[in-house]
Amino acid sequence: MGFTRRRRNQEVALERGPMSLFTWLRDSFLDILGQLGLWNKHAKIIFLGLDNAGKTTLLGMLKDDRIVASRPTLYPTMEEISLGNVVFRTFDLGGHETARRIWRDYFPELNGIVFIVDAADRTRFLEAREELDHLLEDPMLSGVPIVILGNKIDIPIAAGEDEFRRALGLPYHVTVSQADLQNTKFFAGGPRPVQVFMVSVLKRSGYGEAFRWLAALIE
Ligand SMILES: Nc1nc2c(ncn2[C@@H]2O[C@H](COP(=O)(O)OP(=O)(O)OP(=O)(O)O)[C@@H](O)[C@H]2O)c(=O)[nH]1
Ligand SMILES: [Mg+2]
Repeated sequence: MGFTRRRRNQEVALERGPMSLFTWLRDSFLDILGQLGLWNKHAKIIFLGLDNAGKTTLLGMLKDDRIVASRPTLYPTMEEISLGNVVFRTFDLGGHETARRIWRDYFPELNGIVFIVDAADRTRFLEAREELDHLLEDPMLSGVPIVILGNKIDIPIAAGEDEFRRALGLPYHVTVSQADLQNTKFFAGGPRPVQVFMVSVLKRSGYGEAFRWLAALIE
């Protein structure tokens, strides 16, 4: 079901009263989880990234189909929503040592990391890469799938995928495609579950595919 239709159904539900509103809420989150491939999953997923990458905006898109008028999230930086049995939490990286300690406490039960980068801000690619490298090197995270979103591709000057991958140190051969996931050999000690997706959260494009990739790795 499209976002517009969902909005119309929300209006109808509001007119019809509490029971109908309840039904709409239930159907609505099942609908969003369905689009993300997560409707039947139990999962904890965290969104990490530098400030201004688009974490809060993405969380808002999952919560509702509106664009949250977001302002920088204030320290300590953590936001959370639950849809069905899936919990999404955001944490900011970069310069927030305490925030890093907080989200590390969350590691043991983690099913996936969504690492968001502003693909239009080349001045911060190096900083983003350093944060990503910390994640990739962390022994506690060795089995946790990592989705890297190159966000804001609606901005004309944004990096294309080849440039983005080079800047982040993620050539094609180190990442795992949806097709690779279908290959059973992958599960027998194959490459690390990391993949890059170029997206525009603002235009609602690209991240559905990214979540479906992640969902394929969650029991
Ligand atoms: N053009 C464009 N702007 C975006 C996109 N996604 C987010 N933004 C904008 O980028 C800015 C930062 O987005 P946030 O969602 O607040 O970023 P954040 O990662 O939560 O940042 P902090 O809370 O500061 O750590 C906002 O002005 C968003 O509207 C996108 O896909 N395209
Ligand atoms: Mg934020």
